[in-house]
Amino acid sequence: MTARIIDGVALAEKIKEEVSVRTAKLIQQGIKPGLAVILVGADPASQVYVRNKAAACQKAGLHSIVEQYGEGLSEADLLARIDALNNDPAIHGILVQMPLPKHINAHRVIEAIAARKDVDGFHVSNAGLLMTGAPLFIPCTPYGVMKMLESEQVVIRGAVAVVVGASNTVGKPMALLLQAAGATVTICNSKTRDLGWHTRHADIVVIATGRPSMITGDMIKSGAVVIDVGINRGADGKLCGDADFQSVQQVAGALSPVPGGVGPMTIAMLLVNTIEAAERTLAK
Ligand SMILES: Nc1nc(=O)c2c([nH]1)NC[C@@H]1CN(c3ccc(C(=O)N[C@@H](CCC(=O)O)C(=O)O)cc3)C=[N+]21
Repeated sequence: MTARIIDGVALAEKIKEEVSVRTAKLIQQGIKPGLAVILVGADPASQVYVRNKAAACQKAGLHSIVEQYGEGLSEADLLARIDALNNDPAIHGILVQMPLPKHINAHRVIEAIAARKDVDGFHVSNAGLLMTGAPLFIPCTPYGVMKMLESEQVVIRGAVAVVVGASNTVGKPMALLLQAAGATVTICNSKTRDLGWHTRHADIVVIATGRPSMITGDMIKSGAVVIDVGINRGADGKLCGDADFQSVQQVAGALSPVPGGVGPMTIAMLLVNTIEAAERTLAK
């Protein structure tokens, strides 16, 4: 078998077109949806993502600002900026690019963002709302993965799903979303004993460990759907995921590539969350 390659770029384009339509409607009603992205430090990969986010906003007609600060920015100064953006009516979504420098407490920073503007869905109150089945913002990456599964018409109800990686940003919300959709979910991690035993039983495997070639074809059930959330930069400078593409492709029924899979979907869902935040201000 050769896996279908799930085209995240094409699906993201479709979603961003829908965002453009909703943006135009909002603008007619006097609201220009606005996203603020804060970047602290000069990590080159972060700069690329932030630039991609800003470009996607511009293209969809959203107002976007990028605030870039040096590595030495104090936590107090960052919290003061967040406070200002919380109170800025032109800004509906706030994203603080992770990771932050060591001297800044990321948890405190996330909690400082107003939950109604937390388009990443990282705030504890948004995590709690997702866990209890009444989400306000679904974290962009797992939200994008659900859209990819939907577009592939993957049956989630009754399926066995394995999520490899248990981060607050991807693995944990991913598991909750799959579970809410009716899957039986196992959360594994890079230390799981006999990881292949778990993944070989899965109809759906989502990998988010940050370790290249962590999952190989022999660990995948024939016909399973494999979603690769990893982004690793090889010594050759090329991006690769956490799955060994060559071997998984020969066994899986569908596989998301890196690049061109989950990454573009993450950005599309960020725009969806921002537009939803803006639409909510109208409803009141
Ligand atoms: N508060 C916060 N929210 C985030 O959503 C967040 C974050 N911090 N920190 C970093 C990660 C990573 N992330 C990506 C988004 C898009 C691509 C993406 O578009 N990737 C392209 C390739 C881009 C390239 O060429 O480097 C692709 O996979 O095809 C990748 C990674 C969002 N993150």
